[in-house]
Amino acid sequence: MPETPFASVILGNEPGSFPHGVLAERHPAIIRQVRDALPYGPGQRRALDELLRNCAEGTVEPLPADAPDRAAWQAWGLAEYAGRSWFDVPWLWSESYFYRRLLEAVGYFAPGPWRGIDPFRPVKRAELDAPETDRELAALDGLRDLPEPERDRALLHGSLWGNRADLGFRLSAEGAEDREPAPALVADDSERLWSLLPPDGTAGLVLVADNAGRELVPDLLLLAHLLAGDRIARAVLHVKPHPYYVSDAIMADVLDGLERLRTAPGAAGEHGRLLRRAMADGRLTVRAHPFSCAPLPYERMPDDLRAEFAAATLTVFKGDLNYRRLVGDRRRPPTASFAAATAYFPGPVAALRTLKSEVVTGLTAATEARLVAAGQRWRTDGTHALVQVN
Ligand SMILES: O=P(O)(O)OC[C@H]1O[C@](O)(CO)[C@@H](O)[C@@H]1O
Repeated sequence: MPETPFASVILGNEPGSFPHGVLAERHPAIIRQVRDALPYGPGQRRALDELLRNCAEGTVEPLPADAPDRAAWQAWGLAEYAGRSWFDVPWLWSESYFYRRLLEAVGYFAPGPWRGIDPFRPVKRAELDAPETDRELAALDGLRDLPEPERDRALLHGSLWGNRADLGFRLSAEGAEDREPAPALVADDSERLWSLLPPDGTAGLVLVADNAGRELVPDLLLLAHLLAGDRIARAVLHVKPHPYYVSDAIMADVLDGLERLRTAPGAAGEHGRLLRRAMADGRLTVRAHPFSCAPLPYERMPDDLRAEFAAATLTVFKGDLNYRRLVGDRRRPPTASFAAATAYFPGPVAALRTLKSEVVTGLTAATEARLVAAGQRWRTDGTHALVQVN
C-alpha cells in the first residue's frame, strides 16, 4: 500500500527546528535520565555512553546479528538507513530506532537478569504514585450525579487532556503540563465520535493507547464508563510491546494502572473492579502488536492489524505520536484534509491528541489564522488539543 504521495516526509536535519531539537537535545537528556534511574553495571553504562556519542554525532548502526527483531527492523528501513546520519533519515524512523538502541544498551532483549526491565519504570511509577493522580481519581466522584452527556464529555476530555502527561515531552517543555488547557479545541468532532457508537450497545471499540500513568488511567476510566453504561460491548486496548518514547504504555503499565484504580476509594475503585471483571470475562482485552513500535505510518500496517481495525466499530488513536503515524509524518498545511490523510484506514477512526509536534491536519483556515496570529508554539507546546473523526 503506497504512502500518501503529497507533502515531504519530516526529517530532523534542520538546525533550530523542533525535530532537530528532539534528536540533538531531548535524546541525550533521556539517556542521562536512564543512566541515573537504575543501578546499571559498567557494561550497560558504557553502552549508554556510546549511544550518547553515537546519537549526537554518529550514524545509524545495524542491530546485532542475534537481535530477535533484526529481520523486522531490516524490513522497516534499517537495511536502507544503516550508515546514514540520524538526522538525515525520516524523523519518525530516527526517534523510534533511538528507543530500540536504548533498550539494546540496557540489555532489555538480551538473556540475563536485565531482560525485560523497563528503563523508564521509575519515572512512570513516580507519576502514577503522585498525589495529583489521587486528586484526579477523587474528581470522578463528582461526576456521579451529572447527566449522561456531561459525564461522557468529562471522561472523553479526561482521556484527551491526559495526553499532556507525557514524560519525554516534559523533559523539554518544563511547566507545559501545569498550564491551563486552551479554552477551545482546534478541531472538535466529538459529536460524530459519540454518534458512531450505536445505542444498542453492540459496539466493539479499539483504543490505541499512548502514555502510561496519568494518561492511561483516564483512558481506562473512559473504557470502564463505556462498558458500565453498555455503550460498548467490548474493548481492545493496544499498548506497546516494549518500552518506547519514555512513557508509552506497555502491559506492565496496564497492570499498574488497573491496580491503582482497583485500590482507589470511591467511583475510581468501582471502575477499576469493573475493568478487572471485564478482563476476566473477555470484554476487555489487551494487545501488544509489534507494529505498535514500528517506525512507520499506519498506512503501512500489516494485514492482521488492518483486519482487526476493519472489524472494530470505532478505533481511537491516542496521542501525538499515534497521530503522526495515523496521518503520516509529513509537512502538510494544517488545512489539509484529515479525511484524505486517513482515507486508507479500513474502518471508522478517531484521533484524541494534544498537539506536541508540527503535524496537524483538518483545521479550518479561520482556526489556523487565529492560532498563527498568536505565534507558532501552539503546534508543539501541548496547550491545544483536537478530536477528529473519519
Ligand atoms: O506521547 P505522545 O503524545 O505520543 O507524544 C510524544 C511526542 O514526543 C515527540 O516525539 C517529540 O516531541 C512528539 O513529536 C511525539 O509525537
